[in-house]
Amino acid sequence: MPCNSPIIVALDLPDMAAAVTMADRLDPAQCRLKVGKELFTATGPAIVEALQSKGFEVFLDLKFHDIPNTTASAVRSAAELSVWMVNVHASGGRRMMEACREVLERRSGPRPLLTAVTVLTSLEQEDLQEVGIDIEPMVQVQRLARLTQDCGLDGVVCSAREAKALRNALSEDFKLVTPGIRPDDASVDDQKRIVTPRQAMENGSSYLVIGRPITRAEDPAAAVSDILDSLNS
Ligand SMILES: O=c1ccn([C@@H]2O[C@H](COP(=O)(O)O)[C@@H](O)[C@H]2O)c(=O)[nH]1
Repeated sequence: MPCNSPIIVALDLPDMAAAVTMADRLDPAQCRLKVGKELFTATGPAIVEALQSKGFEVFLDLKFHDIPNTTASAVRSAAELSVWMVNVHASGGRRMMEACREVLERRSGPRPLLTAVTVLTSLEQEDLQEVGIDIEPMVQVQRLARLTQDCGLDGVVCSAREAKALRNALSEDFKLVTPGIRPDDASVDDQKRIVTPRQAMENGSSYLVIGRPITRAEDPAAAVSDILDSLNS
């Protein structure tokens, strides 16, 4: 059954056992799951299959960033795992993103959503300056999001702080996938550009990526329900 919830739980966990135990505490009707670099490096594709067999749609968040041929081939391999979403870094540029879109268009059958990371939510203006980008995150995000839409991808990963501006500038169905989500009482951790779940939805986020506030909660399912309730209150 397709999931209607905007919540994507980031399973930043060390191994198959920890991830499966967490998945068993969650409900595929209430959230999708995100497999990132730590878990995928530890388990390989087996984790994707294990989560799908429990009814979850999986966002494979490996943020590919390489030359066009290498990145497009990685995206094709991800599609072969029947993941719901896969992503690349928008700063890989136009030719890279177009190659990724084209490789998916050439495949028959269902295609994953293809999104591109703009500016990581752990970065703020000083961090950008240090790597030679002398503009505010908002400006860089808008630039990369326009490029991503122009390359025909389905959406971007950005902070919900930028979501309102992007919603006004980009097409209605362009997906805004927003990590850096923190309920009011949650620890900020290493995130910088944070937004509450409710504010993120009000700003126009399509999906809320939430890791530690759920996976480190005493009752992860209750944490998901509380966040969903906060969106409707
Ligand atoms: O800009 C980005 C892109 C990806 N992420 C990922 O989202 C989760 C967030 O986890 P929290 O525990 O809620 O901070 C994590 O897997 C990141 O790799 C991001 O945070 N920012």
